[in-house]
Amino acid sequence: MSERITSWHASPSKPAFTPPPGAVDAHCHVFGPMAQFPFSPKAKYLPEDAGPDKLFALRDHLGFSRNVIVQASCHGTDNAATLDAIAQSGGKARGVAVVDPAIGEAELAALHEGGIRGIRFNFLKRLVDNAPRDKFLEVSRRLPEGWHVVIYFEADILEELRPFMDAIPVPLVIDHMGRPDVTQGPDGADMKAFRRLLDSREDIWFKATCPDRLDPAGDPWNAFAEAVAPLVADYQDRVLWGTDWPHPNMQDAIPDDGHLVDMIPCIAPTPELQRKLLVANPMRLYWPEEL
Ligand SMILES: O=C(O)/C=C(\CC(=O)C(=O)O)C(=O)O
Repeated sequence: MSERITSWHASPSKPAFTPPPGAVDAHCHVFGPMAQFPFSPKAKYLPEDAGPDKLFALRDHLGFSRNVIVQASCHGTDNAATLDAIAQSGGKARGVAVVDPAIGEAELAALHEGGIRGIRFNFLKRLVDNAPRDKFLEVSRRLPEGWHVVIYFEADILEELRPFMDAIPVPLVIDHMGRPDVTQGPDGADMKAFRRLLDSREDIWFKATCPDRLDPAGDPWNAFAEAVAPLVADYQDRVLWGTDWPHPNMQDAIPDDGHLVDMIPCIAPTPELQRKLLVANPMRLYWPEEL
């Protein structure tokens, strides 16, 4: 792997939708800068630099106030780039780390001090070499107070992961709704299975994110809106939203971030739903001390 990839829009449009004051982009990443924060030798993609300066400029351009920065697989379990971005945000960012499950208490405490509030377990084979459930479970039992676990998986392994997820003793946040086939519609098999998961525990949250990854028809992502809007309405107190910038691995279908923001009223049509999705819910998970 030698060629570095650009997966984000060079000049995203200004959205027509204005997010409510205090809106949180609750799923985004930073890449590098590589000279300061080298990528993992196990990285499955090698991106161009997309550091905090670019991320915070996009936040302001889109009308958002805060970010939740999720450690991307290209940085492995070295969270230095994520922590640096959080430190540079002036309190406007918090994060989700990826850790070696053997991590010690002192290191977990240092991550908390650096603004981390959860850890991510990634089950996508194209992104990680292995995902040891027994070790993930063990570390999930000794997280700092108030933390949660973020899980990224595809719809075809949802059922198989159920016993693992059931055993996690802290709140769960499911990335991109577990990647349902949105072309099946709101009552399709994938959405039904995902609803069963949400109904099994009240502390399972999800991100209504990534129309660009989930809707093969592309922008304006109508199938995504049709399938996801009922889910947002029915589980409105545990849904989050994020840009997914800089859109890892999306170099062949780079979304316009302004258009992604303009999807928000399509999945959350009322001001009350928008306030929950963009402010109230992410604040409860990431800045609870401010409530
Ligand atoms: O950014 C995302 O949420 C999705 C990713 C990348 C990713 O998760 C990672 O690199 O850690 C994907 O589907 O390639």
